[in-house]
Amino acid sequence: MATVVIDNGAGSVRGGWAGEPNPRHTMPNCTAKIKNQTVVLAGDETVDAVRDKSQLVYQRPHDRGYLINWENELEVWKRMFDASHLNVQNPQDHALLFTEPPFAPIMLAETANEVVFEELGFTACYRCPPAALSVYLEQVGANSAEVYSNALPPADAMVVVDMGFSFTHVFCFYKGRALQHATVRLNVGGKLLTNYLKEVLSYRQLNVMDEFDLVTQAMESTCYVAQDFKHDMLATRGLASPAHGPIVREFVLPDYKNVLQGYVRDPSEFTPEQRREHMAEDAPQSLRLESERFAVPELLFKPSDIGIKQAGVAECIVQAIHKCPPFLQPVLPGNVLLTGGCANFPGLQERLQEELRSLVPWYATVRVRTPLAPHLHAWRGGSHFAAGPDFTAFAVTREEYNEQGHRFCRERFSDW
Ligand SMILES: Nc1ncnc2c1ncn2[C@@H]1O[C@H](COP(=O)(O)OP(=O)(O)OP(=O)(O)O)[C@@H](O)[C@H]1O
Repeated sequence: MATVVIDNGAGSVRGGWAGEPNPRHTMPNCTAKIKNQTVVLAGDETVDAVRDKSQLVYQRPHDRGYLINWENELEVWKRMFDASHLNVQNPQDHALLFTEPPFAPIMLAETANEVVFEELGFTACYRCPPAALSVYLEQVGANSAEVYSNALPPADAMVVVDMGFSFTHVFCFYKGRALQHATVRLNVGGKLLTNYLKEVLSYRQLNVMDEFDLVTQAMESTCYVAQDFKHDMLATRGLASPAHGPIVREFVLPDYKNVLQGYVRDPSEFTPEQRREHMAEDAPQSLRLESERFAVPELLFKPSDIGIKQAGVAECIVQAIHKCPPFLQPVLPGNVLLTGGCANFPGLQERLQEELRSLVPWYATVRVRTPLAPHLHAWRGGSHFAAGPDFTAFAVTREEYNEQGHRFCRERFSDW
């Protein structure tokens, strides 16, 4: 019986089969309606249906990180399970592993059980937060060159920082199990960062408030984490020499006639001819990104910059470590793993390493690591987990659910 593995993120869904190295399909976890039309598009249909994304009105199944709209989610899953994707014709013939945010309210968890066992009818199911699957991947020795550029032997104590779409969570694990009371949540994720960039750009340059996808693309392709925020700020004003070449970047906006996709260019590398084209009246519109490039990801370190009364990610890691038993506290900073899409920001790992170093005792080793594809780490862990005997031991079967109900599921699924 093949097991379907779904990393059901608030931003995107990754789906595939247990035992495979990578998810087969990744699609936005949303539905959308084209303005003034009634057709509902789901998942990857929203990517290709119209060129101009500002014509779409999106609806997401997740709100503040939690899955609250199953009707909407099923539209996306239906797409993922259809013949052109995973081709899950009859869920009764399969087991399901999927991810959910940690500490979901009981009502939401019970709805998820009903949908999976009663509505879809999967034979067995297990669900847990993505970080637990990332740790599984570490424990089974996924330190292969495919996953890391700097492989290390698996360690017993580990901190996982999952930087996703809705939030950043810090988890502490010991021997593969989460110390759940030591979980810390930071209300900053990719969605907030994109929204912040959207506001800054709309205030300073061009109204892009309806262009979430374009601004996300601009953020992913230009933003980085500054190693020294003040220095980079001075460099944008020409008062210091930039550490890594010119800071200014231009994100050329699509006009859907000549330019179909937004792209980045470095104005300092313009040839005279390109400069002339750039000044021409009919040149495509572009967004100029300077301090925004590093001020946006800086919110992960200083959420108070926009009034979020929370500590930055480095302090959150220290807070989580302080909630662990004393014998683990000196070793946890030596094994910090960054996962989730926002862990792709260049410079993040180095900056976090520096900040953590200054926050933990001198005798503690500090080592922060990022897999080569941090956004795929959880799915890959899930694929390993679902293909092995551990899945059978942890999963709840449909019979067990029918006989013992939600309480049984709660006991099993809270053990990660
Ligand atoms: N190369 C990149 N640089 C910076 N940010 C990125 C990059 N790639 C993806 N992201 C951001 O990561 C976020 C999505 O991360 P991820 O896919 O881990 O979240 P998710 O699984 O959909 O949601 P969650 O884990 O919160 O439920 C998005 O906001 C996206 O903009």
